[in-house]
Amino acid sequence: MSSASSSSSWTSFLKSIASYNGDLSSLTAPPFILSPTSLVEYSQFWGEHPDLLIAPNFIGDKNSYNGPHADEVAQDRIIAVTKWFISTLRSQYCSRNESLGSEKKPLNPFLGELFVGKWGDSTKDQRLGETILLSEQVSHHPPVTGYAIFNDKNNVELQGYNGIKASISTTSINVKQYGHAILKFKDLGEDFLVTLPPLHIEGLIVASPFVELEGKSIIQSSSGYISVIEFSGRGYFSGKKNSFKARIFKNKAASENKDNALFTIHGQWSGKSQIHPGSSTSGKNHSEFYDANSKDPEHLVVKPIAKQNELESRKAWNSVAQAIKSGNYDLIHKEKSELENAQREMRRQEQENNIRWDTRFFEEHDLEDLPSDPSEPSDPFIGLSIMANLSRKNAPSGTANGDKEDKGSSYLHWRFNRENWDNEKEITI
Ligand SMILES: CCC(=O)OC[C@H](C)CC[C@H]1O[C@H]2C[C@H]3[C@@H]4CC=C5C[C@@H](O)CC[C@]5(C)[C@H]4CC[C@]3(C)[C@H]2[C@@H]1C
Repeated sequence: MSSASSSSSWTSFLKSIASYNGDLSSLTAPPFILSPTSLVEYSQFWGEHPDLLIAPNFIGDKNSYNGPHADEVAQDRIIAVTKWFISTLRSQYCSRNESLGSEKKPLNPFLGELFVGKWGDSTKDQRLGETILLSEQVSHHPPVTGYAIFNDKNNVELQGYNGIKASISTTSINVKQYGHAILKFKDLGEDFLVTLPPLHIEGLIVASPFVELEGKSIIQSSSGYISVIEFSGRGYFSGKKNSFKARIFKNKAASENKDNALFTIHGQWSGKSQIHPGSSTSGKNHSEFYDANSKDPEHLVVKPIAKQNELESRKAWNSVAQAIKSGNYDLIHKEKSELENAQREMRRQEQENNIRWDTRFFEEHDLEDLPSDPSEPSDPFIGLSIMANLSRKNAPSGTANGDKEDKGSSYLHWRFNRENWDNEKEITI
């Protein structure tokens, strides 16, 4: 396809987004902007540095908070979790630009679509063991992906879900993320709530879109410590793209005043960052925090398509992905329509027989009510959102209690049911 015709189809695409109706999948993006990868695969970006995901587990032990170094251990752990979180962002938000030349539009997962794999025993660090990913499209309208990443050797589990709501201004697509992640270190008895930042897509006018993060993410530990990460693009803190400033506080109340920061971390989440003690980012007393380009992400090991179940993403989308890679526009349309019509027919039959698709590894929990008996085990999200003064409604991720976005009636959140995986008979890693 010559650049002229692709730019003309891009121009007509830009005109089409002017009449945007709120559902990204309704936009017929020109084929050259289509990705051969389904959105259900994006959960893997949480786990491409398994060493950093598991690292907090090696800081102190389950009795550390009864000992003399409690504060130091709590700080070291939330700094390590902040480093893991920052390390996920390059894969989450830049990997298409790096491999495909620009951000692309992912394939829109069908209900029940699965993506599973593992990060193997790493030779570098025997303590790590194997980490497994289960990702499932738990809703098609609106698109919601549930995911669980767990390492049984170290009793570490990350689970969460992600949905988006997009709006379009004249030159950019603005995206609010819904959902959150809960990171559990079961041997330490410490949990972390991670909220997801809003983002917008820049570069649309020049047909070279890329993601820029904005707003903030919050990491709230059950120890009380909190990490508040503020994002900005060019023209803010340092005028560089992909900038962030993270501040570590003893608790939510202390975080109301930036001068209370115990540590301040700043730089680019897609590049280098530094850590300073206290609240200032000037002065000599700093050290390197993380360099996103210092080591390659560890890619998930996914079994060959021939061994995959028909619900698994790369098998289900294979003919569409091949058509996209070949740039054969008619074939893309034919193959996509075939898959989407088959899905529509399945939904119609379910409707006719009044049956509802059963999600496989995830289920919706209503988290409106506090547990009647405080001693009974409850979802960590309840305690952690209270600590961080965050809404428990299904509002944009990280919405504060009483915020203008803190409305709506649903307190439903997707949760991983580990038993369903333990009893799984067909899907293998
Ligand atoms: C449909 C309009 C269109 O094709 O515009 C062309 C452009 C490619 C922009 C729209 C698409 O941009 C993609 C970027 C995607 C997000 C990237 C990373 C993440 C993090 C992950 O953990 C959860 C999913 C999320 C938020 C992706 C959501 C979908 C995004 C915004 C794609 C847009 C359709």
